[in-house]
Amino acid sequence: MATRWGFGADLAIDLGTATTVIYQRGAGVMLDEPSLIATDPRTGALLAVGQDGYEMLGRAPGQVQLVRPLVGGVIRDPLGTERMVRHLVTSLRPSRIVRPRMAVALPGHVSPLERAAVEDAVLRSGARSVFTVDGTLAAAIGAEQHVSGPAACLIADLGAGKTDLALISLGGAVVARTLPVGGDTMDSAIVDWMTRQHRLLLGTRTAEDIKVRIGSAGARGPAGSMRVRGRDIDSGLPRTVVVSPEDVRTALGPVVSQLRDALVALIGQAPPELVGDLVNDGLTLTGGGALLHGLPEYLSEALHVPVRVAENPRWSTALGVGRCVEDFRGMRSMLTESVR
Ligand SMILES: Nc1ncnc2c1ncn2[C@@H]1O[C@H](COP(=O)(O)OP(=O)(O)OP(=O)(O)O)[C@@H](O)[C@H]1O
Repeated sequence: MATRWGFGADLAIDLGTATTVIYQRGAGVMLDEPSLIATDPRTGALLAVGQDGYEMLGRAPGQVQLVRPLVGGVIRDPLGTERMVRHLVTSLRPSRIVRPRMAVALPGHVSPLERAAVEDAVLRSGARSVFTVDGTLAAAIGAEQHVSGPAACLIADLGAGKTDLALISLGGAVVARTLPVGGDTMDSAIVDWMTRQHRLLLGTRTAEDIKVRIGSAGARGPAGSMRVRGRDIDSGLPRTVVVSPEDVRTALGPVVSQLRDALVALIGQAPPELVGDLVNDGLTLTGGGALLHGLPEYLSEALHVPVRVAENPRWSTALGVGRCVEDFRGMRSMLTESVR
């Protein structure tokens, strides 16, 4: 995926809890890797980053420490984040002479300390200068929404560690909320449900696989059951269970309801003029969680507005930040430059 670098090879980064996506100015999305690093706990040496680390998940021996440096969309391991970003950026083979400007999406709720941690990690990974963009605004731009006009744009960005909701008008969020609920919560709900119903312990990778293949919100889900292997809680031995889409829908029900209730509450806080716009313009879903089967139909029925999924929901934020790096001058009202 690497291309030749040179002047203008600026980067847009969506640093996510589960996935890091990097967009290169003039070239588009160049990298999409799990946000994961594997290190040797005895020496601290970096063993693997991204997909190579993901392959080790749940299978790594004691001498390999697997870390997701971000939790809930914010940095929990600053050094790990810096090493991960540096490795991923370097894998694009940037010029050693001209360091790129980098723009990175930030969740709306970050504290000054969390913001500084992101800016530091990106600066140390080789940036000449760092800009930040509000993540929900970026997701809306990447989903081809008109965020600068007076009409309301309601966005739900469903990530792995959190869900950002915002009602945007005139280039800013009029009301916004971050839920500490995302794809990871869905995976945990499946693990918990399997433990309770079948006394079978699953790894989170298997739970995610179940969610992606037969998970759904509401009645419109995929057909067909799935054979799932895990560890019997009583015997400690391997066991296989057949799981139906209805089972998974039941497991995911409370998480999906939480999302619906938060959207109802957010719309309830919005000015009536903007709420009126939603009858036509509706809700746009971005982030990997937007791909859950039946979610648009379920939310449309619950909220009485049309719901659409962005064309490429997993890349919406990176594409939105990418739009900013393509036109730093024209998009300057969306960008905040880090001053060090
Ligand atoms: N087809 C699918 N159905 C349901 N969930 C999916 C599907 N594909 C991906 N996901 C989920 O989307 C989540 C990852 O989405 P995304 O890459 O947008 O998150 P992130 O940006 O890393 O997280 P955050 O925004 O919380 O920092 C994971 O939980 C993944 O399981």
